[in-house]
Amino acid sequence: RKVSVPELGVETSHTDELRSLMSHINDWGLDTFRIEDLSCQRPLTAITYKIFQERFLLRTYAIEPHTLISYLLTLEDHYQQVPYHNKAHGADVCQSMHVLLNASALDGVFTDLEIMSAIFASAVHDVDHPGVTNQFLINTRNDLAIMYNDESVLENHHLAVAFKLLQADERNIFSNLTPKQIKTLRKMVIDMVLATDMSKHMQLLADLKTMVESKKVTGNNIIMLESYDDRIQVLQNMIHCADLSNPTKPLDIYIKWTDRIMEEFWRQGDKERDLGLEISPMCDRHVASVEKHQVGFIEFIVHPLWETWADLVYPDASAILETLEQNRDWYQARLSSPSSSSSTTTGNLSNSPSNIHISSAHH
Ligand SMILES: COc1ccc(C2=NN(C(C)C)C(=O)[C@@H]3CC=CC[C@H]23)cc1C#CC(=O)NCc1ccccc1
Ligand SMILES: [Mg+2]
Ligand SMILES: [Zn+2]
Repeated sequence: RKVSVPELGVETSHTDELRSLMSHINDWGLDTFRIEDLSCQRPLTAITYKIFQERFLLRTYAIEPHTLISYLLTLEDHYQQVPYHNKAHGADVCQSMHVLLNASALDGVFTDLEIMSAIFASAVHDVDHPGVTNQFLINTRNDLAIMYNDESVLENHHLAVAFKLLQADERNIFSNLTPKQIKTLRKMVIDMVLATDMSKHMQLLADLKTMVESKKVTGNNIIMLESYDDRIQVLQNMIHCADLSNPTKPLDIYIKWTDRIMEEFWRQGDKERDLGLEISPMCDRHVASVEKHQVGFIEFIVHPLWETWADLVYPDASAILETLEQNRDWYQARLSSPSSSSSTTTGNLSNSPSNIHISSAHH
């Protein structure tokens, strides 16, 4: 039974504009916010559908277009309306992962199944995120923390929701995979999404550094990955890089992501204040320490990871690392220049970060 689907996977009156934006699906810095608007609030469906087509995954795995659309629309509807960890973030990490997979140092390294697993894992990696941290769920004895015994609570939940949605026949995009392929895909998706738990960051980075030191490449500088452990380690670091890619994007896009995560952190802080709990770091909206934290986030977490990734795939991620360092310098400059100190110390400025950024726009 032929079921027709819209050309771009979503119903929109901005078809021409959306089509032309989608032609940049392979570019770093694609404006996910514009795609959110042009796709009529369906960025995750539009972006993931385009990537599956771009990589011929529907043909390779005999996936019906309407089944893929049905899964993606339902997945997208299960992302919560929270400031940061919403469907736009899922779409952004998915598209970032797609670009990272195109590194020439990884040319021909991963199989179609591994690539589909990576794209799928990225699209689902934060589904049904409640906009609070694992620690908050543990501290408030949330049902999710009880369910997952305080271990990677959110990440386990994202995985369970993603796979549950596959159980309906009209959404089962993997119905034509062999049992062995499904087993392999499921294991890789679980390993990748669990790796997005920030509590695994230091171990992931340490292992990546070890791999870079002992990097083996072919004649034309293609990385050689023999074991499953090596292959999944690279994919885990890749989804982790995609999840921490906001500071490596064009500054105007990066600032929008920062505004969103801050609002999400501050709403958690509001809940902690109301519950009489200690307010978590970065979560107190009455403490305007944006720049200091943002530089700390880049200095101690994002830059060390991206510097190591850029080593692994040298020279493919050099331009990305360059943008990250420019953005870090921009934030650093705001820390020292007199105008920013006035905006962060005077209480009268409302703490919304956009005000702070506007003041910098005068420079
Ligand atoms: C785009 O900015 C970000 C984007 C994401 C995150 C994440 N943080 N964490 C951990 C490190 C706390 C997560 O576990 C999240 C879940 C998984 C991956 C990373 C996520 C932090 C920032 C930031 C900042 C940052 O310091 N702004 C300055 C700031 C100042 C005051 C108030 C809030 C923020
Ligand atoms: Mg997450
Ligand atoms: Zn995420």
